[in-house]
Amino acid sequence: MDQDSKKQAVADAALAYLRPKLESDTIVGIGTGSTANRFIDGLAGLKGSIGGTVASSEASAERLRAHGIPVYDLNSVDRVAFYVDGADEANAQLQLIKGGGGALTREKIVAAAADEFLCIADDSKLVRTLGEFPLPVEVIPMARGYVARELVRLGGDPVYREGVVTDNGNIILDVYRFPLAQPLAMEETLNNLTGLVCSGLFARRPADRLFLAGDDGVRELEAG
Ligand SMILES: O=C[C@H](O)[C@H](O)[C@H](O)COP(=O)(O)O
Repeated sequence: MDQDSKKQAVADAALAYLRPKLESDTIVGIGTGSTANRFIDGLAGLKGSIGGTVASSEASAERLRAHGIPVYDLNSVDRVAFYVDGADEANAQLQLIKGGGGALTREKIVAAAADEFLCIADDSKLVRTLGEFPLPVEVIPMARGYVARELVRLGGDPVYREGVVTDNGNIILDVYRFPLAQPLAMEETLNNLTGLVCSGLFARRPADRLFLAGDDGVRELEAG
């Protein structure tokens, strides 16, 4: 299976998992990226069976609306039953690195608000230890130099993602060679860095279920 077919296969698997659980008032949180896009396209066939969606980026909101799928502001919904999104890396505990597409902050917010987080990815994303993929962090523009120096102090090698402004008006630093053997502790350390809005490390809120596509088909991994 090529990578595109794998993305399609996990999107289909997530839809098949959700279909019997959806009710007319169910709100589904929607991630960002090429795998999430496959899910959005498939969700179009179920748009009459759900209450609507909350999107983690302007790009996903636009794609959802183009399909005629209702998109709500997170503040206007009481409950997000599911959040479905891709990842850049996942470990066996279903802790993730996300943000390759720059949408990490809103993704983390919608994931935090959701009852159940379904991650969809191809098997190249499953790693023993997180950190081969450079960790994206969203930073307030005026804090760029300060935060970069702090990240170096923590053992990383931050690189400014040129020309990228997030949906929140901030910049992204991609941190190479970051020591992520203790993801929870590092996420907490990053959360305490002034000027750093959000890291792409999803350790405190890992996925609940990972649909992983390989050459032999899709398998499901559960947290814990
Ligand atoms: O900001 C982007 C997101 O975290 C994506 O979920 C992640 O980069 C994976 O994207 P893709 O499905 O395109 O590999």
